[in-house]
Amino acid sequence: MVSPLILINLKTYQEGIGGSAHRIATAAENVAKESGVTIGVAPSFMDLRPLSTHFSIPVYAQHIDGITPGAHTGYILPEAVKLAGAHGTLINHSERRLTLADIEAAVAAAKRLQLETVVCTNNVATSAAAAALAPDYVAIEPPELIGSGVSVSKADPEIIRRSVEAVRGVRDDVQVLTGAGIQSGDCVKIALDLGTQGVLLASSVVKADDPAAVLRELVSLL
Ligand SMILES: O=C[C@H](O)COP(=O)(O)O
Repeated sequence: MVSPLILINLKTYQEGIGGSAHRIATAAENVAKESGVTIGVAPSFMDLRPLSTHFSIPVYAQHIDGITPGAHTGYILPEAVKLAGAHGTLINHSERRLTLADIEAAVAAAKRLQLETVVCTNNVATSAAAAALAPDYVAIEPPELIGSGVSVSKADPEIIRRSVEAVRGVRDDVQVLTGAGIQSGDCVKIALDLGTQGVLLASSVVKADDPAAVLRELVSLL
């Protein structure tokens, strides 16, 4: 059985580079050590290298483009993310949507570099489609609940259950995460009881005065 994953997406909540990412990563590393739960962070690209150097928790990119080195201006090169020390990457987050062809290319590039892949999806059908690309994780997040403070685990457990079923129907080696409004140990426990392997979250930890306290609550029922 794979250990549950709590993946914190720092999005662009931080003002300036370094400070708040370092604060959240410190909290994540401390709570991961205390609890034995795997806690990862997905900072801005500029923070990948400092975090991967200073912390032992897994660090994820928020996006990659399915390109190879060459003439691509303004793209995120998977090789650069790997060199910056990333353990894995989000792909197709709701706030960074891609076409199916782009998702396939990004997953292929990540696999080539042995970057763990977390493909985000917005409904049951896209979860099944994403699973067919054989990422490590599919992360189902109803867009209307993202950043809402209303937990997907409580407001829409059915989408989690049906996504797990849809992914399992395509491949049994793809793990499922869920996210949107996750804020308590209860939310995490419900998500795991519905067959997921963990949660993808942002605001409850990133906007907290005491991120370590929120993380301790999140892992409290595991
Ligand atoms: O990547 C994280 C998700 O979009 C969830 O964000 P949230 O926890 O602020 O709802």
